Amino acid sequence: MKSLYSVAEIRTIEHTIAQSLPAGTLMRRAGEAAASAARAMLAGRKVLVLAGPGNNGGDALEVAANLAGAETDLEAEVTVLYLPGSSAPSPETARALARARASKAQFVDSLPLGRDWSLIVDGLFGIGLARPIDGAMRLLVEAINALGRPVLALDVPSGLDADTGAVIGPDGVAVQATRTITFIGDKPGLHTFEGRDYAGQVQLAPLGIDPGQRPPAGARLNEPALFARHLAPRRHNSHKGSFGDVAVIGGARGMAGAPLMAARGALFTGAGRVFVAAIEPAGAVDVVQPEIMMRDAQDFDSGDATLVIGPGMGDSVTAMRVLFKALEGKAALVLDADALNLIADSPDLQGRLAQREATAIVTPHPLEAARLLGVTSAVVQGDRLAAARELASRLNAVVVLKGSGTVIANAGGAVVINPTGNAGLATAGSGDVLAGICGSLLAQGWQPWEAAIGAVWVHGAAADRLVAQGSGPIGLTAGELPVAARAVLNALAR
Ligand SMILES: NC(=O)C1=CN([C@@H]2O[C@H](COP(=O)(O)OP(=O)(O)OC[C@H]3O[C@@H](n4cnc5c(N)ncnc54)[C@H](O)[C@@H]3O)[C@@H](O)[C@H]2O)[C@@H](O)CC1
Ligand SMILES: Nc1ncnc2c1ncn2[C@@H]1O[C@H](COP(=O)(O)OP(=O)(O)O)[C@@H](O)[C@H]1O
Ligand SMILES: [K+]
Repeated sequence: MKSLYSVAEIRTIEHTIAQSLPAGTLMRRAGEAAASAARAMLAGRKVLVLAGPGNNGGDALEVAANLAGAETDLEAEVTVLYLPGSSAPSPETARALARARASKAQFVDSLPLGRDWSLIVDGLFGIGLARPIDGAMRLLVEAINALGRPVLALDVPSGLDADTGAVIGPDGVAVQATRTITFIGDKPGLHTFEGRDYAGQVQLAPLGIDPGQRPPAGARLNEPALFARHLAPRRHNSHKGSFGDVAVIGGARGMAGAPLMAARGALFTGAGRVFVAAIEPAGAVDVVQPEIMMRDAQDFDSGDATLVIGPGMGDSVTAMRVLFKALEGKAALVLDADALNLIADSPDLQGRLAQREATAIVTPHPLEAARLLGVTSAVVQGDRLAAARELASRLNAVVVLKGSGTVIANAGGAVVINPTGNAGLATAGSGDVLAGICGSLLAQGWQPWEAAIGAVWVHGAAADRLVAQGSGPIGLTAGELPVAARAVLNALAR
């Protein structure tokens, strides 16, 4: 299980473990693990080590000592820029400083100009960053980023909030890392919002603390093991009724494509029968995908179908009526797009959703989530985990808060961050496809929680597959996702 620990949880683990280990053990181990990560990245000799005032700086000084120590056969030329704070360093950091000073590392007072660094080690700040990086330190971070050299960040890229993935700001700066080696436990902020861009590749160094010594984490990274129980191979003796019906309700005037995208998402991930019930019927058949059955939302009887409501649905009276009826009914539900905007405007509908017996899946992007919570999208993005948790608890639903590092939360407080997907998904219609996949998995009998995390994983992996084939991220279209999602899901089921 890929646990993600908050800063508070890491501090608790550190506190407990430190009592059973000789002082400075964890920092020494962090320095050793990070030095091997640095060696693995090194394609030249010149290493710049940035060491800040706290224990993150201590880790960096350990790395400098390890890379430039007499015992090493690697001829790295290590330069250390150490920026102590106004208070004395911790005893561990003081020891690391003495080790680094005794090594062959050269200490400097400012960023040396004109050197072609093979690697920069970022040990300015870790989980102790308490306020935005400003003054000379800010200029240093900007100068480092402008160099565009490989950067190994220690624990967290300096400037990034390890809990939220936000650059601590307003208008803050953070070190742009190529790779982040993170200590003791992985952290949510490295995998969502701005975190994926700043952290680069994330590597975990548990520092000898085995999982048994760590309490359960508040969040985890999505992986197929979390929904594997639903990935059974299909029985020979099955028929289309075995895999459920999905009805997508949406498609106001000018928005006919949105429900079709969702319907294709459902069809290509295995739903038995797929309908589109259009608010404004645009045609009797989808000529590209004639398997999809076209209906008029006005008089559509959805029977036992799983409903995906909202893609391109608009806010007409018909839209409102259909949504109301669905919330009243017992069908499994996925609520997306305009359905969420209508619900955001109506405390009555919110109450009905929260009181439903069958848990619905809601798939807001940050602005839709902001409307539902009555805040701005900047507030949602500033703490995506908290926003998803709060929405899940208010709506009593499984919430899929979309965007880079999609966050999935349920009313029981479980939180998962999705690692698949890429910026190719930042294109119109990709959210509709996701809603359709959610509906498809629900219709095939998956539980709402697993349907949501499974759909998000498959949807992102489909985009990754397309990028690997050269069909993105630039110019990837939502219409390509269903076929790729089919390949991903079949590979998982095999
Ligand atoms: N948790 C643990 O058990 C371990 C922690 N280690 C390292 O220790 C780090 C945490 O150390 P600290 O708690 O000392 O925190 P940091 O080293 O992240 O930073 C705290 C220091 O920076 C100052 N500071 C905070 N924000 C600032 C700002 N914007 N401008 C200027 N100064 C600022 C604080 O006053 C303090 O001196 C971890 O990220 C990790 O790298 C490792 O040694 C391994 C073990
Ligand atoms: N930069 C990105 N990285 C990863 N996933 C992304 C990114 N941008 C968008 N996505 C994903 O693409 C989908 C977009 O959905 P949405 O915002 O509803 O758009 P639309 O309604 O136009 O389809 C979501 O699944 C979202 O998580
Ligand atoms: K750092």
